[in-house]
Amino acid sequence: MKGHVMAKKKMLRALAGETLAVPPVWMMRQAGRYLPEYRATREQAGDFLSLCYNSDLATEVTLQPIRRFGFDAAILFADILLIPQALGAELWFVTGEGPRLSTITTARDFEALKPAEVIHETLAPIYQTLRNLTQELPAETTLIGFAGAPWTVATYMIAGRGTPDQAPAHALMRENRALFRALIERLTEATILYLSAQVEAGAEVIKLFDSWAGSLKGADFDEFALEPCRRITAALKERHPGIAVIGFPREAGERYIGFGRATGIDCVALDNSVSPEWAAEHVQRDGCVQGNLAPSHLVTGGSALVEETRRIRDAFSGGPHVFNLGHGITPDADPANVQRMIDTIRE
Ligand SMILES: Cc1c2[nH]c(c1CCC(=O)O)Cc1[nH]c(c(CCC(=O)O)c1C)Cc1[nH]c(c(CCC(=O)O)c1C)Cc1[nH]c(c(C)c1CCC(=O)O)C2
Repeated sequence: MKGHVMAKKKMLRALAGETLAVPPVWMMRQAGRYLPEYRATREQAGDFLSLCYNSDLATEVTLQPIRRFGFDAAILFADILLIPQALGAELWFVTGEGPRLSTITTARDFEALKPAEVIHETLAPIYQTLRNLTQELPAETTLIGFAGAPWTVATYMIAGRGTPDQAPAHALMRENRALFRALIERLTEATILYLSAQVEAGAEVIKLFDSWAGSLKGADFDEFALEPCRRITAALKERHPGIAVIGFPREAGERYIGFGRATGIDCVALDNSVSPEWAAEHVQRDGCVQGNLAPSHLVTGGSALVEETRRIRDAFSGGPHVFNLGHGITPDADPANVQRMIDTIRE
């Protein structure tokens, strides 16, 4: 496009606050097991972590859903648990069950962690994946980098695995608040360094996944979900003026209200437990929102998929909106339903 003024990408326009006739669309976990081409590349890589650290194959799986569906944004293929690994925690994935980590429950466990500054040694291949993608993505596709928010990552580090109610993390927060705070602080520092390096490698938007924010209430939500998001956003914007940040305090419920203003993020991502009409009135009034189709519609399809897609598109049509799911697409989703969702958004 040399010699021409390139029109700003659709995703970046929405994040800058523009109301578009057709919203940009992408999906959480869009590179994943519901796609046969992902399963083939994953097989080639061996296991999931090997795929994350193989820049060529991670680039390939990031591109697969873009080729197939023409999404407006590509999200880096990696995982939120690479940060604990880069800090020295052991990490492995048990097939059919999910992640396992060495646990952090005592001051000794915490002191064995590495300082935030050394994470780049482990995470260099992730930055290479982003550099590859800047060369290979279509000109109109926005490149998203990401990290887990400190609270969500801490819940896995403390329990050593995913937990339905994050009880071990809540217990440590009550029983040894100083240790818990130190862990959140280390993760906040590491996340700033990690995301900053992602922007330098070519990420145009950053998303912070706080998947378990909904289990924090009252002052704990302020201290451990809102404040880390605010600090990370401020640090990124200071280092990289103009970088857009999407926050996802999943299942925050009424705490979605004002979250964008309080943290300085550019877009609040919504899960599907809130209605789009409610969110349009209470959250989108402050700026861009992303969401929030229930992933189950991509399994069941039919007229309900089309009706819900239209409902969400129409509810958010009065302001800036990025169409997405309320959570990651599941392995049993039908790719034909993804195409139907996109056709409905763009009809
Ligand atoms: C909690 C969490 C994790 N990872 C992530 C979160 C936060 C968002 C959420 O709540 O889903 C985020 C994540 N995980 C992955 C991405 C890549 C980008 C994307 O496509 O959105 C992102 C942004 C790839 C992945 N991360 C994982 C897969 C499946 C790996 C495989 O191929 O077997 C993918 C594509 C594995 C993973 N990684 C994690 C779990 C719990 C699991 C196992 C669950 C499962 O098997 O689906 C930790």
